[in-house]
Amino acid sequence: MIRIKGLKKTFKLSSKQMKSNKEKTKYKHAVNGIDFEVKDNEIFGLLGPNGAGKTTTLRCLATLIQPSEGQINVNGYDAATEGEAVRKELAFLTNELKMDAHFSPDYTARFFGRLHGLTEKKIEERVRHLFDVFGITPYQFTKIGDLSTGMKQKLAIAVSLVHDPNVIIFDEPTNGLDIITAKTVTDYLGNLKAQGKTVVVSTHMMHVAEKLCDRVAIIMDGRIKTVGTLAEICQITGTDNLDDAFFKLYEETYGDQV
Ligand SMILES: Nc1ncnc2c1ncn2[C@@H]1O[C@H](COP(=O)(O)OP(=O)(O)OP(=O)(O)O)[C@@H](O)[C@H]1O
Repeated sequence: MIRIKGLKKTFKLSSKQMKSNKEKTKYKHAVNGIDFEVKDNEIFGLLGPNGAGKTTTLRCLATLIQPSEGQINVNGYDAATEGEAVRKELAFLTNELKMDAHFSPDYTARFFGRLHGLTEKKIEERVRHLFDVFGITPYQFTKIGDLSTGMKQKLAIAVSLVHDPNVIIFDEPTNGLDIITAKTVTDYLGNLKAQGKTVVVSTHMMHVAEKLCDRVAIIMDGRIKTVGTLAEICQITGTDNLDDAFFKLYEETYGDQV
């Protein structure tokens, strides 16, 4: 269970950043007062355009950065005061995790298992399971540098999940993945939900939110514009599909600055 209340994150920009981001002020309110809850057994999506504040929200949730304001609670642990307990509960997944090219998948996954303090028996069980799910077993002793991009991405995901976390946070789960790998990943997220886990994903792709998520928060300009099931979002926005709901909210937020 995740509870986020009044989350704000403001970045101080350098003059170079102000210029390249075309910002007029020194402070960027990346996230500007966000509240939401995610239950166990649920896949919750943060859907928004580029720069809306999705990654910043997820990075605060994963305790990778400190919020400027607000409270985050993960399975009863406060992210500000019990960061280590929060980190034990969760996995922050991104397809961009870098791994040492000289090591094998087997070595890398076991190394991370030990880092999480798992017993050798548990490591064996988890590595077998995850390598089977993601089709890594035939390549378990191949140097990571010699693996295909898709296989490296699947390995990054398997490694992030080695400690069997209760909460899975996934920034853009299918970005950069080929269609088969993307399906393996989304099917597995469904599987995690069925095991009672809490899953939060960010995406800017409507069909990912539509297919994968039980509830979605549409986030724009650092704020949640609406939250609910697809049916609820359509009802609130007076539309009959997520695309139309999204574009209606986009126009309301950004006007004609497309
Ligand atoms: N470290 C940082 N320093 C300055 N500005 C930042 C920083 N991180 C994010 N921002 C700005 O905050 C805003 C929100 O960024 P964020 O990455 O959270 O958006 P996003 O919804 O994940 O977008 P995308 O889909 O493009 O990844 C953007 O305007 C971004 O430029």
